[in-house]
Amino acid sequence: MDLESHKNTQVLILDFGSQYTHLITRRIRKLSVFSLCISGTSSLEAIAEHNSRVIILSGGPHSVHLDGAPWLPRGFFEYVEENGVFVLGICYGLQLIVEMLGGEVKAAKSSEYGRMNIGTYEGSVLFDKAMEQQVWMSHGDEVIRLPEGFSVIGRSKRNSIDSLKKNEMGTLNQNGVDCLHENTIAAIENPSKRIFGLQYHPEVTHSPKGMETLQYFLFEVCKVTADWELKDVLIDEIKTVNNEVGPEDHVICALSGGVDSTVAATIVHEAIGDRLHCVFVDNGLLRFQEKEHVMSTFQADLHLSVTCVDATDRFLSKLKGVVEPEMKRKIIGKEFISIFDDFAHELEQKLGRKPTFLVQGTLYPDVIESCPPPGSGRTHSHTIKSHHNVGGLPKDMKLKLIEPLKLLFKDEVRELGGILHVPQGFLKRHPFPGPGLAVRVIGDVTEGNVLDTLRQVDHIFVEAIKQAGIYDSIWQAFAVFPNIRTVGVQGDQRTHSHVVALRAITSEDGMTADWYNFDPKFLQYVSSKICNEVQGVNRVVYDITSKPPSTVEWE
Ligand SMILES: Nc1ncnc2c1ncn2[C@@H]1O[C@H](COP(=O)(O)OP(=O)(O)OP(=O)(O)O)[C@@H](O)[C@H]1O
Ligand SMILES: O=c1[nH]c(=O)c2[nH+]cn([C@@H]3O[C@H](COP(=O)(O)O)[C@@H](O)[C@H]3O)c2[nH]1
Ligand SMILES: NC(=O)CC[C@H](N)C(=O)O
Ligand SMILES: [Mg+2]
Repeated sequence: MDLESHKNTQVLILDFGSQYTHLITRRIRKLSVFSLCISGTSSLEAIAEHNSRVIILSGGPHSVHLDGAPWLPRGFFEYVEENGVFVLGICYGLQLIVEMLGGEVKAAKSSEYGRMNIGTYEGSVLFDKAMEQQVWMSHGDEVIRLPEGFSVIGRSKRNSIDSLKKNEMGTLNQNGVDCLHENTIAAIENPSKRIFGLQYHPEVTHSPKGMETLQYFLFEVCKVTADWELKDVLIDEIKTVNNEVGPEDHVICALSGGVDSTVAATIVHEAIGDRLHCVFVDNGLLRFQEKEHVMSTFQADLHLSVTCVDATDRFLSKLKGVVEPEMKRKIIGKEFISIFDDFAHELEQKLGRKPTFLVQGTLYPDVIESCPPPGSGRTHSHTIKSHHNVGGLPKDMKLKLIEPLKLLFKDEVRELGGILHVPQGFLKRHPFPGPGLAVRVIGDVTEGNVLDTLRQVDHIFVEAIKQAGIYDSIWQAFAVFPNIRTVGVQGDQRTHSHVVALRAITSEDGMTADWYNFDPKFLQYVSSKICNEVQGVNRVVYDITSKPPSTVEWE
């Protein structure tokens, strides 16, 4: 499906740069309601084009009362009123509603970050009953005066929840004055205008009742219908590819052996059959025996035509002496495209017609975390790193992109692969980044035999995980070469050798992650196997950082 021009976006999310915006989209799609996210400062026409029943305003890093804060387009509130659209502001979104409609927001005396308790009021439309619940907060500003027509329907509990007595709430509801100032406004509503606001983040799992609230809001308050299924993507996407690609056109697919490109290739193959030509690139940055393994499983399990291009020298010569992570990523992205152009040229000699399209297995998180392309809706957040297939692409690229999974998350892609009968061996594979070991060796990847050392360590670690039967409970596991020497003692001799790091994470979509809690005996076994078998390594460390604050890959 061309998700971006999908006209049945029941829930449109306007993004103001929160790190959690993608989660709102995911949560709502999980409820079988199609949702899409566009920039918070989109024009009114761009917003209206989606004809959505509900618009959610995300959180964001800005302060609504300071200059330069992103604002909704002029006429937004008139548009929603005239069209009967429901609006829910989350955090910055709530503050924006208040500020734009004549209320007041200011920097709070004390911020609320992390777990908080709130009390919700009886008789509100958004919360059907009064209760105390735990929520996740992340704000430094607070609402001190409500716009006309709004009432407070929940407050955070800084002191004792007993101070939130029902009769005191009643007074607040009517005049909107903050007489219980130690208890920040946590939720507001103006049901006759269909506008609601939550100061906390219902989309994160640390707000245990958040999903329930979103569900109640969508189905009971907004009367949205659950009419979206993942398999719709498949049908629409096949249609889109058929419309875009002419009946004589040939298409190249960059196939890595990973989940995303395998599913993307399978979708395009359904649409255009043998006019799809897959290319697998050995960039010299692959894992132990990866080329052999991937090529043999392609042949055995997938009925696709795949050509393997050995481009080790091309990549490694360009990476010589390069240590800056973003530079590595850009060089690799550019080289991939140059190889695809060459492959298109070779096919032209063979077929008498040049392929004009390139299929990539790009996912929504790749887009979110790379340079935000226009229209992606990520105009207010920071670039974390350039994924080789998005931010790392050269500007003068000749091939046109087909990215059927561009707005999907990994678990959605795995589910889609299941519908397409892609073998489980492909679907369960841990993700492996296109820039490969280059983002796992800190510093110059061409120095000495760092790549080989890393391959051996990684192989020992991942094989041990498979043998222990825990591969499927881990989202991704790999080794890193930090390029640091430490002193050791091996066979009574002093050594000054390398330290290697192991990383294993659990995650839903790679956007946030936690480190995997191995049995210490497992770590002990892997550590001694690595030091005994891999020359030049005398120390093994385990990375115990979540994302955030770290990212999954070290570069
Ligand atoms: N070695 C490779 N040869 C050809 N294309 C590649 C290679 N590595 C990556 N790509 C392209 O870059 C895209 C993004 O890579 P990415 O690693 O995110 O996805 P994937 O490899 O398909 O799946 P996974 O995330 O499970 O590894 C791939 O979908 C594929 O189109
Ligand atoms: O194809 C890719 N090209 C890239 O440039 C790239 N960078 C990171 N990753 C993978 O994305 C997920 C999140 O990783 P980070 O937290 O390091 O951004 C993890 O699964 C990473 O392995 C990439 N995949
Ligand atoms: N998470 C948010 O949306 C924060 C909103 C605003 N920046 C604040 O600190 O209050
Ligand atoms: Mg990959």
